[in-house]
Amino acid sequence: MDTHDREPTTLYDKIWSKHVVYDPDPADANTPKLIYIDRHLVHEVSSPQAFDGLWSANRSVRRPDCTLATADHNVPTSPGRFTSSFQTSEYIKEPASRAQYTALEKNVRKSGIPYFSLRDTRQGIVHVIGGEQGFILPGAVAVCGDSHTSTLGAFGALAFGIGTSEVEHVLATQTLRLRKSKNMRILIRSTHLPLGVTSKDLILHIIRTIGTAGGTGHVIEYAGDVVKSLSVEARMTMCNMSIEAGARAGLVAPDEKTVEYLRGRPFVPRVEEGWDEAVEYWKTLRSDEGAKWDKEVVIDVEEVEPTVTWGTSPEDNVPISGNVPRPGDFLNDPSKGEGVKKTLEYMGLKGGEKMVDIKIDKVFLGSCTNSRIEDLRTAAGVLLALGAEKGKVAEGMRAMVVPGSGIVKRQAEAEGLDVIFQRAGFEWREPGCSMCIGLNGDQLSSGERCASTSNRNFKDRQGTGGRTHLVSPAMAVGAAVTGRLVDVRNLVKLGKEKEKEIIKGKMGTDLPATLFDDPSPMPVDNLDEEHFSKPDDTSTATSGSGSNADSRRDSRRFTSVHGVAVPIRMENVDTDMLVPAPLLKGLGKSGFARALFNRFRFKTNPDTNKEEELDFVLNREPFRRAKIMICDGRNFGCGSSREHAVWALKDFGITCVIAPSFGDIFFNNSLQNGVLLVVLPQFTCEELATYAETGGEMEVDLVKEEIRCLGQDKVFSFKVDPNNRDRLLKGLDDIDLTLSVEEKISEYEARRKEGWRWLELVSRLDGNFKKRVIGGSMEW
Ligand SMILES: CC(C)[C@H](C(=O)O)[C@@H](O)C(=O)O
Ligand code: SF4
Repeated sequence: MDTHDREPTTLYDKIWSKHVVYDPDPADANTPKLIYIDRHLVHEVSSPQAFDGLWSANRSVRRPDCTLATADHNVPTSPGRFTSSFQTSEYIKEPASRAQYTALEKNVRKSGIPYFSLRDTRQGIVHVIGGEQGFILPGAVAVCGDSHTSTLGAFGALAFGIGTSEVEHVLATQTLRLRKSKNMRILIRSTHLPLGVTSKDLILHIIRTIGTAGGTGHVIEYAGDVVKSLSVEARMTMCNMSIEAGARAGLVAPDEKTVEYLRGRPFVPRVEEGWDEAVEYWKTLRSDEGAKWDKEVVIDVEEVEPTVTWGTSPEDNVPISGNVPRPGDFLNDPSKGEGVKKTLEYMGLKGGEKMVDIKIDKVFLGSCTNSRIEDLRTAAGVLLALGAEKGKVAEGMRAMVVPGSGIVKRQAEAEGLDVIFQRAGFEWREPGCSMCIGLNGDQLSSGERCASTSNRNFKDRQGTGGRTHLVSPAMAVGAAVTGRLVDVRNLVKLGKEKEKEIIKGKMGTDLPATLFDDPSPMPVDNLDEEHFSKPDDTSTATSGSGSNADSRRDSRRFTSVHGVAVPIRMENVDTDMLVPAPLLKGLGKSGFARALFNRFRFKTNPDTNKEEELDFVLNREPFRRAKIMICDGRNFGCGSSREHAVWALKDFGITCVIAPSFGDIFFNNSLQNGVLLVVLPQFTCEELATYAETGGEMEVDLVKEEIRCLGQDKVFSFKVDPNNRDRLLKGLDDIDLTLSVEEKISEYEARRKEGWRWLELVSRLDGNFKKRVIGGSMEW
């Protein structure tokens, strides 16, 4: 494949252009292109409906060898995975979680996709294992039905989250129909981070600076000497939270650190499989001098302190030396002030309070943001620096460490970190998403306050009424031992020294060669047959994914809608608000009407409580029968990739949403399901929302691209991208469209095999990785 580009281009441009399988309209950069997907990670929450769709259309998985599956969101983190009497039904007690887990096992077995079950040491959070296994390589395009796939951009890959319909598309075709995002660069000035400041603090600071919609529509490249100075794992933490900055993906150009990190990992090519060629190619992966950026932001690192959130959006953060803002600080933006007031009520905080005065009840050290070995070393180093007496979890505090994968856990245990944590009073758990999202029951109780190393502090995210403060691992330890938020900068320095001692003393600083050897046996061969013979009765599987082409087309078609419009007067309506996590556990696409805005519509626990919150607009007449939703705040549908948010809107009866801007993944998910999204300027949305409040009816006509408010002469025009308009009017199925050019995919695959043979060789799951030494030293 040609590596010489004519004019200066960005890293993203380069990766993109090398993956175009088919371009239906080369003259128009805006039309969707068919893009090859090199790597596909799959987990249990976002895949059941995709497999269901695949099977019901009699299709198979095109490239099981380029796909890797594991279960992470629903799995308990309690001990007991590796006992001889293990039974899935005993270990995963919660029926809906078990149903998703067993559905995944059934689907990987049927498709032949490599899979790490929870009895495999290699299991872990999908974004952690993607890097750890060397499954994601520089220059590759990688996807997963999960928003934090952006984590893997740290390897110089184009890695991004997709919805369930797109998961089905990738399973069936190994491609996606994509419109190119814009290029954004975040240049971080200076040479290194100030002492005690980590990449977690830096990314929180960036999100505060650019806002949670700052990267919308863009792929962010992080650049500058500071980024080069960061370890690959620290880069993963930054790229992870690109989605919290609204971006489609975040990436860092690969360098010698990337290559050293990858060397020897299980899925990485061996010398005879093209390692040297691969490295030669990776060296070309950088943005050219003079490349054009659609947006550029410069960050001065001297200003960054350990950073902590105070509110319910990742942008609600301040330096640890700062104070909780007061609603009155936003006099020039009264609606923001009102929002801050509500947030502070939820968070149980007073405006003006010092951050260091905030008391903490629980500490969660884990998640795809900060659960890798370096995170655990830093945290253990801080504990050691505090000494045996002070380095103890505060009285009444519950603190847990949930390693990102079984390999991280194993490595930490080999280094003695588990002993350090447990001696200090931390719980030492099995890997999984755990309290980041609380799907497995690891949750906060109402009113509990948590210092969490995760990435989302949304209302109710870690448990109904739970209060989350996002922090770095070092800050999490500070909170655990003092019982409040605390500035740990001085301790980090001492901790770093201790950390070096631990590692040297135990096993040397290199990646232990034996780490990946002799994992526990692959369970695909000895699965509990009970899963397959007796389908779990909690399964809500329906034929929603379509039993025939006509009904599929009808469910995707949109021409016009006429009816009541419900006004939603909020900014940053994230998909956790649209459908809370506990309601993601179904196996079908229907039955989500109650899930929509569930935590706003129903009191307390969404699983059990039926009592309506009568103040909430969707519970008032005539909005109970709304067909259109009008939001006058930016960034509707940001956050998680859960397509359930769109299924819930549809099930409720809403097929059109109007807002000033939308989250990228939500936008695509809506299109896939025949839900029209109309983008209009904020003042127009405000005008429409004010009209909607009167209960008046409205018509949204996609044919004429017009909105008419009944009884008013005024007509509002809008524009939908012609391609999307055509798809919606005709109810076109992307998979059918793609399969009609199947020969282009085969041609691309043949070229890829020829030019990038190192990308082909990923089928190495013989269950017993041997120590492999790759190449000699490399000239960069
Ligand atoms: C369940 C999954 C679709 C979701 C995501 O896309 O992010 C989850 O990982 C989350 O963090 O909310
Ligand atoms: S953000 Fe949390 S729930 Fe989502 S993948 Fe990461 S660890 Fe899992």
